[in-house]
Amino acid sequence: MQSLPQINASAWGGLGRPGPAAACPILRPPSSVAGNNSCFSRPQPHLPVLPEGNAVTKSRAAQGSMKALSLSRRAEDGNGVVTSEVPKPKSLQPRTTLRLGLPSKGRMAEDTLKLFNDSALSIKKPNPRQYVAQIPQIPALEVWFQRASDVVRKLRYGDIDLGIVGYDMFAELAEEDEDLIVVHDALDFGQCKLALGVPMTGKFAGVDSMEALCNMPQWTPETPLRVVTGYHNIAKRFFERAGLKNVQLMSADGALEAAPAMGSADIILDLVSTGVTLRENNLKEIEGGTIMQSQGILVASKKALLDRPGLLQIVHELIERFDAHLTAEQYFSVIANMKGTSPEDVANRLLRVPGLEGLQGPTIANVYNKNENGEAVHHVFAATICVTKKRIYSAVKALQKIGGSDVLVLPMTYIFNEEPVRWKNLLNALKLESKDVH
Ligand SMILES: Nc1ncnc2c1ncn2[C@@H]1O[C@H](COP(=O)(O)OP(=O)(O)OP(=O)(O)O)[C@@H](O)[C@H]1O
Ligand SMILES: O=P(O)(O)OC[C@H]1O[C@H](OP(=O)(O)OP(=O)(O)O)[C@H](O)[C@@H]1O
Repeated sequence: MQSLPQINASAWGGLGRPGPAAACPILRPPSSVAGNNSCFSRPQPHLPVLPEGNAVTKSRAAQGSMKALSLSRRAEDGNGVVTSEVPKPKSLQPRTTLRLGLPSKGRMAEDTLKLFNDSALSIKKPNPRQYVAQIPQIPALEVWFQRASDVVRKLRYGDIDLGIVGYDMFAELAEEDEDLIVVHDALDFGQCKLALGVPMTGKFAGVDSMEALCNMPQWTPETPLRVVTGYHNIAKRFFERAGLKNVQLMSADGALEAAPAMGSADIILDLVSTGVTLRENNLKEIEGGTIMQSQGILVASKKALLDRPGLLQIVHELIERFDAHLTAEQYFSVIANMKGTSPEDVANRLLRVPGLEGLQGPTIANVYNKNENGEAVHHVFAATICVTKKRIYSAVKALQKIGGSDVLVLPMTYIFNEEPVRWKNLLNALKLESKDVH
């Protein structure tokens, strides 16, 4: 997954109403900054830190906003506008519980629960209105249900130690937070991409690429390209990299696809999955207009992994269980009876056909039937192989061609490998060795 370069927030003019991930404080008047809690929950890691005790800090303190101010660092963007940022705690919160944040609603919530269920982990929620749950198989871990964007925020603030979110959300809200690490980058749900949606008609009729969009003469400081999106941080980095300066980012809480037709924006930047919503609203994708692919990921706080006893072992178990399930999902187990002079003879026939070699070669077993005296005698061989689901039909045909009969195709539940690559990568990133994890 790509990591996009940073952009100086001051290069951006005229931001609209902030969305879930908007750079909310940038163009707000100083008087609205310290008193607005929503701003405190939207860190701006790109902004420089001002020296303590600037005029705004003092005046807000005098108005009794001391508590909020003591939570904030002062920062100023290139326009001289003061903003605020919630500092990350320097040390871990003093708690003994280990916490995992999961999306509480929407498509991510359902898919996440399914993943746990498929990985033989049951999530027990005492009642639907409660936000905390338990996993009986991992009693040391508390589950906290949160909105997807809050999962990322709470990870950043140390309220939770692990979380499942879409990569898009992580990239928008936390990719530059060095404490956070993607532990599993492909949970195989929530697949979508973040892409520009450009009107099919009007002045955009012939615009089919980013290059063409950037070269349109219309975009000036007075008439910037108006982009409605909930992904302001990603959008800023993207347009900066594309070299398009005259852009105005705007926000909406939903139905972004309607904005160009309503005239409130020129184009949109939003998630696309099937592409139906874009099409139904007369919008198109353009070449170079896809910013990233996304799917569900498991994220962790490095600090928590290193310092909270038992957390790394839990992450190890989660990676193993998820990977065992996700790998098995891609395969069928196939068993076929085969005539032959020996196990090697049958194995040779299978190994010669691409797609019939199984994971590490076929297993060949004896199949017995009864003779006239009722005694078991060797009859044929049974070959067992794993076949990718995508190629199941061609594999069965190939098996039959080399003498396979009575072909059984069975679902696989788990494939546990020795040590998942993702676990090894995590240990490397944390500069740990397996022996360090008890
Ligand atoms: N059309 C889609 N197809 C597949 N995945 C999607 C799609 N739309 C969103 N997602 C994934 O689901 C995540 C959550 O999206 P969803 O729309 O359920 O929540 P949200 O509206 O952003 O959250 P909330 O309403 O809690 O603020 C997104 O961050 C993305 O990773
Ligand atoms: O390419 P498609 O398959 O049509 O999916 C894309 C749509 O899905 C998401 O919206 P969602 O359905 O989650 O509704 P929302 O606008 O309330 O977020 C996204 O914001 C797009 O509008």
